[in-house]
Amino acid sequence: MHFTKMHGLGNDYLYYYGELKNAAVLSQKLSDRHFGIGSDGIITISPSRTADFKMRIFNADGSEAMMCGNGIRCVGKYVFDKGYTDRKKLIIETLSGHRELTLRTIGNKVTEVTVDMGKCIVYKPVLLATTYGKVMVTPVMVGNPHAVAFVENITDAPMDTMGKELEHHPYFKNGVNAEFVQVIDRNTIKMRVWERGSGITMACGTGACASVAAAVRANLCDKDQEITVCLDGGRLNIKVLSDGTAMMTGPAETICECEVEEK
Ligand SMILES: N[C@H](CCC[C@H](N)C(=O)O)C(=O)O
Repeated sequence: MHFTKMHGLGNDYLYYYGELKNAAVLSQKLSDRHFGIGSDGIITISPSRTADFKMRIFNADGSEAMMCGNGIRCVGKYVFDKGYTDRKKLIIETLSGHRELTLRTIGNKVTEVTVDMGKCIVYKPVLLATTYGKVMVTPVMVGNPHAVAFVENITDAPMDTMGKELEHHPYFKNGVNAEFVQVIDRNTIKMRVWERGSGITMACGTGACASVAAAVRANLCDKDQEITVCLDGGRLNIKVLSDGTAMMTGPAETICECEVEEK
């Protein structure tokens, strides 16, 4: 079974062209960083009846998610670099709807992708009780669920305690991705994330959009402006428009090709 390991700012997935009937189990197995290849999950790419291609994403715990920001940029790179298309404007079908990609290349390889991530739905902030104390979060839907908490200093963000507990907090019946955000200025934030189904990752594209949308709603950042989101794995540029649409621009990289023995 052939996989291509790719990453967006260190948020790494195993990409497979075609449908995988046992994707959930395979994601659990192959994501293991010792007994598997090591990744934050699996992403499958296949033809679509309604778009150029279709993607599905499975977290490291085998759960299927609706959307993946870093992943969809790599999907654009995958289909262009491997010759499935020569177009630089693509529509990708996801479980949370169609997303439009604009690919940028150097030579015949994609290096950077801009994605119309659709509308971010920002809800009223809510004070949640956790084992580690109360925390005010702003729920944001970016096709998948996020809980954004603003902190004074990102280096003190309680990732392994509060972040881990928020993932399965009863307030979010389907679980949630938890982001901790330090606002640097009106055009710059720092963000760390505990992802639903994968734990702490180096970056989260949908989470970066959710974080900017929450900061704009709180009047901490400016809408219609490029906001730099500084993540463990690098920087994303996010612009949230007046209608709530988030535009995300960032890199996509291929690490290696992998052959997995079918047992
Ligand atoms: N863990 C997420 C899916 C991956 C999202 C993230 N890796 C991104 O880049 O958006 C969820 O369960 O909703």
